Amino acid sequence: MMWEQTREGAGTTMPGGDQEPGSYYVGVDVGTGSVRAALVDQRGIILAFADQPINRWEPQFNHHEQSSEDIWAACCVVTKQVVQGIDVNQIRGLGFDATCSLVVLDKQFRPLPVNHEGESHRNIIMWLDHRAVSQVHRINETKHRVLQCVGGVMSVEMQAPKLLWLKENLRETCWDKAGHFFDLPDFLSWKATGVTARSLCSLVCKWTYSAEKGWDDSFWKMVGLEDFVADNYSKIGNQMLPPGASLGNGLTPEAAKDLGLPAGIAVAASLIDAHAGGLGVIGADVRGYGLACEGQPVTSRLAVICGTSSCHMGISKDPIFVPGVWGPYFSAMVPGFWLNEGGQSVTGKLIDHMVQGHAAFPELQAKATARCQSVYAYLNSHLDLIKKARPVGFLTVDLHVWPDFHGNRSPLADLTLKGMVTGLKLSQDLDDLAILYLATVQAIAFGTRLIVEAMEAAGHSLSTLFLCGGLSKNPLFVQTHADITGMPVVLSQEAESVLVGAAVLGACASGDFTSVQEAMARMSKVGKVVFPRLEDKRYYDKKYQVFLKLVEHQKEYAAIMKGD
Ligand SMILES: Nc1ncnc2c1ncn2[C@@H]1O[C@H](COP(=O)(O)OP(=O)(O)O)[C@@H](O)[C@H]1O
Ligand SMILES: O=C(CO)[C@H](O)[C@H](O)COP(=O)(O)O
Repeated sequence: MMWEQTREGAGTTMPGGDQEPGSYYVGVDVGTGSVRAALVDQRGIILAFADQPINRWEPQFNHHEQSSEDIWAACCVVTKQVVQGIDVNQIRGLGFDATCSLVVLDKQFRPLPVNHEGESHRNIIMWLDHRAVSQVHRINETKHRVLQCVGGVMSVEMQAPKLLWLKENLRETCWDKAGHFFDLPDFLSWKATGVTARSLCSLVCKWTYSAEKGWDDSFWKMVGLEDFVADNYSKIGNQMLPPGASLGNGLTPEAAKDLGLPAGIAVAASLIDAHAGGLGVIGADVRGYGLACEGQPVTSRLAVICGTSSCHMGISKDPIFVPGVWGPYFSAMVPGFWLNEGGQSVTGKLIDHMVQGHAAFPELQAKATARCQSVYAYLNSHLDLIKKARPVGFLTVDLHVWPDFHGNRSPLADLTLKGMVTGLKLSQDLDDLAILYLATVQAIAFGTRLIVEAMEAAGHSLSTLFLCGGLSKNPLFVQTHADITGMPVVLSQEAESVLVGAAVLGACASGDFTSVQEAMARMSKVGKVVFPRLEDKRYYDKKYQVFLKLVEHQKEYAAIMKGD
């Protein structure tokens, strides 16, 4: 855990200080790899931060599982850490966000196994799990109207195919015994309050619920999940609340003891992690930074949340249908606005995969450790050493990567796509590793450019990227996104701005702010702006042409192999 220094002119109480008491909020963010918590004040300043890794199991290729009990235990550890040393009565609200993973509990709220091994502690099918390929094909073949709101094609990462997989594969050990299917963010708010109401965010974005029309019975009947209709959706949610709404009577005494917080404090209806990141960044006051979006509506801002995956969150006043991009979802992130969510299923995970799988990785690790640096900081400085007189990006003139090692989420919405690398040589030294890493970072940024172009072609008008998540701490990743999209990138004052988004929820639930918009505007702040290097545009435009050719060729190869 780290405590931040008191900032000049802050004027409110710092933990353990003896100034005038302030109001604090606790945000808890459950990512793919770890659980984080922060103690946040009314200006959105993070006063304390803690994190803890979480267990993951991959019992078979494309099966990814977690444990809801493990995750709750980790939430308790990090929350207790961030509130140490303050008067907990100053904490006014608690907000959770989490990955959109599927939690399964029985009728007595005990974990049920989502695996053939019958391991009941592994009761979460993670968002990146691709076990339900056959189920999602059948769902997409129905061409049901609800698919219009997920870009025309449902993703294997959404909940309906996973539920169908459980029904078809684990009927006795899981499906028949199940009493509650939760999205992970809703599981956490239930655990904290005992309230089973779901957040509109999770149900609208991952479960086909419509904020305006409710559940569509015909969809569930058509795909073979009519069971939910018959029991009035009690297992998947028949009471919904907007994100940030206060749940029940707040924190239960039992959860309060677990978390080290006072019973009864306000707990907010949750958000999916990417959406919390969006709230944490897009409402910032941008005056004085020379940004085009200063004079434009908030709809010109695209929040990009870059962790294990990347999510591209764009809002609009009217619904916009973007082929291959999820949404439009009403009020699923910012109340009153429609949301489109583009995404790349693996980004941080892809960079880790490329770097860790290279023959020179042990050498890299040893050298980075000797310098007390992360491997990424070491690679970035190594690239600077070998670039000579040219810009770093030009090192990949003959090395190109297509990044869909886990299928394409947006805008091609094709889970069968695979990764590609062209330009390999026999050498396997640190220079090669660094250049492959660079080409991977560039490929991810080209993927963002493709998503931005699809959103703009459908009616969005975007001028500025707002990046957050673990990858936004990598200066090479940030500059490359600016250079390749041609847009400035805004980074928040708080590097952990997803947690500021979670705290915005807690602040709303406490009643200290009248709306999510007001809390966002007060609590999200610009830290740094990175402008594109326009002189490199021609080079990146050429590489983008190659990027587009890669996928075209991949489809041609697949067609050749399918032919007689
Ligand atoms: N300081 C850093 N520099 C470079 N990359 C980083 C840094 N911190 C985290 N990352 C990358 O970000 C990814 C994880 O981001 P994070 O937001 O923590 O993920 P998640 O929310 O999915 O758990 C990892 O792939 C990691 O390599
Ligand atoms: O689908 C998503 C959001 O809608 C995210 O990709 C998923 O929740 C995982 O997030 P992260 O990569 O930050 O762990």
